[in-house]
Amino acid sequence: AIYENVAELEKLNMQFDFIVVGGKRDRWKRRCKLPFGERQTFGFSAGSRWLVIATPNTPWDWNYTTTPQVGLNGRTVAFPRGFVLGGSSSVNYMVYTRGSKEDFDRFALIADDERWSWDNLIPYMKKNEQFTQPADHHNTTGQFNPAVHGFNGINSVTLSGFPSPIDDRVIETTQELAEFPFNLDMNSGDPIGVGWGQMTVKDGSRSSSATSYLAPQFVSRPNLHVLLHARVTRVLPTASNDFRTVEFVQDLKGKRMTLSAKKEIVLSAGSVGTPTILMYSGIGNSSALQSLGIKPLHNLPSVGQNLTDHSLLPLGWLVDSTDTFDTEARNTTALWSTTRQRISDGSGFPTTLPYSSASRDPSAGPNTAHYEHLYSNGFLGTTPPTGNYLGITSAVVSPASRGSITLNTSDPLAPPLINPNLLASEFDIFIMRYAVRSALRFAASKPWADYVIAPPVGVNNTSTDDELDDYIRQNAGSVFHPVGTASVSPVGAKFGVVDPDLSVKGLTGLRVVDLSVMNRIPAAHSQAAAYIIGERGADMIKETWS
Ligand SMILES: Cc1cc2nc3c(=O)[nH]c(=O)nc-3n(C[C@H](O)[C@H](O)[C@H](O)COP(=O)(O)OP(=O)(O)OC[C@H]3O[C@@H](n4cnc5c(N)ncnc54)[C@H](O)[C@@H]3O)c2cc1C
Repeated sequence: AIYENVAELEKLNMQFDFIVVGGKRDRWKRRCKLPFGERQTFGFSAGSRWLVIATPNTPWDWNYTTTPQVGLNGRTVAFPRGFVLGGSSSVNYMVYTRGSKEDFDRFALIADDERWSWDNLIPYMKKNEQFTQPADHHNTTGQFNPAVHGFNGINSVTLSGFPSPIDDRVIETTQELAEFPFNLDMNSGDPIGVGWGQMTVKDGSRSSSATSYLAPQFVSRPNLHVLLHARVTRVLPTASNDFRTVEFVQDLKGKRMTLSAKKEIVLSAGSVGTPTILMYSGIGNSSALQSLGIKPLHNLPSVGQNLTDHSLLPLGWLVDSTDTFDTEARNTTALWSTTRQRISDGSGFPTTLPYSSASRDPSAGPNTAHYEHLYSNGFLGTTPPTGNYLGITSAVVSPASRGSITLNTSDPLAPPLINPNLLASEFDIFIMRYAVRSALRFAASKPWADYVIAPPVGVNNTSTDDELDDYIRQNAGSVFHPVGTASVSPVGAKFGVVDPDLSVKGLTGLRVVDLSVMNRIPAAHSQAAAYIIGERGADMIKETWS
């Protein structure tokens, strides 16, 4: 059931086995709701009860802003996070991309745990996914590869059900330029190329963790209790090095309350929320916490470090058409298809360029993209007052830059300092520059000759590196894919925040199950990875308590 006020819960006089912080997914909630026999199969006691704590659901955004970004000429940029049941999956752009096989194999390598390899995660991808017909029920043959998808999962993924006037030209470009090979399915583990976009949509509506994992049939289960409007301030020790209590408020000026779990607290508050809660709880870099007046309880210097995000630059080419979304509500995100590209195939970059050594390449391997293009039938940035546009938005998807989430006060209701350090590394600006030039080549190719009228203002074929860099640093922002602030590392490692089973290092009763655990960012939009971690983490919890 869903509760607005903790008093309603207190009346039930219940004890909870698990408390999940962050209104999100998850499979494990389903399991404990299965009929008694099956529940026994999964090893939960008949009395298992679950509580999901969610933030207030209006307004829908935490309204964060980054710190001044060195790589963006000192600008600060918006850093939205979903302030709603379903978290950012309820507010995101719905693009569904998993990343490369190499992305997850590297994750497993760094974690020193094969459970995180691509091959071992495929069952969880399929468990999450319910590939459905697009809204217009068009023939999808040749637009995706059914063999790599799940059809019986819970979260709907589909192809666009709304044909776009630029579709044919994009596909034609894949036949025209070797730089943009056609890729039947970018979710096969081998994402390089241009193909049809997939998105988390069902029958034309958003499919999020709230509409899927927290759908009425699951929320109505008798042992799942969802408390809304509950902001967790800290996790508290129940005994030395054992954290099974959450402290929270329902009113920013109200009293702090606590709830304890018999088995575990699961932090699913995301790459900003999770490290913030840990640090306010005294779990982090002890000397930094002490200097803020926070009593250090457990020294884990990696908490909040290694923040990694994708940077993004929308560009618009003026076109000879009125049939674009610019003329409608200008915030539509009619993403059509995407391309992921490497600078060169196989062996790294041209040797005349800096960062030519493969060992300095931050991408996960030769089949992992450095950058992405999003083609849209309209400009994805702030639309100019007049004109219709072909949008090509570039993103650096294997960045070298690293930032951090830190605190500057001991008040757990204060926002953290968010520094994704976008485009701080020379490597990342080099990739963004390359991606922009690649977009110029794309739009200058034959299929666009009778369509594109002019290149983006400020960016063209004769732009020098310095001019492009200036333009990029002045106009780029974030794709809102933060990961890595509570990273997985091997058992016994001196770095990292959680062990490969996602339990917080050196503590009992506390696990992290969200994107903050990804030690490297996948070269993809991040929600698929969040679902994969949710599904895999759920089984790890089950394994612990069977
Ligand atoms: C505007 C936007 C567009 C995006 N577009 C795409 C896209 O097209 N495709 C894609 O794949 N990805 C996209 N993403 C990213 C994707 O949605 C996220 O990577 C994913 O949802 C992260 O999941 P998470 O569970 O780690 O964190 P989140 O989804 O952020 O969930 C964290 C939850 O915890 C709650 N929480 C945080 N702190 C507390 C606290 N102290 N107490 C209680 N609750 C708390 C939050 O309110 C939220 O409900 C987008 C993100 C944004 C913001």
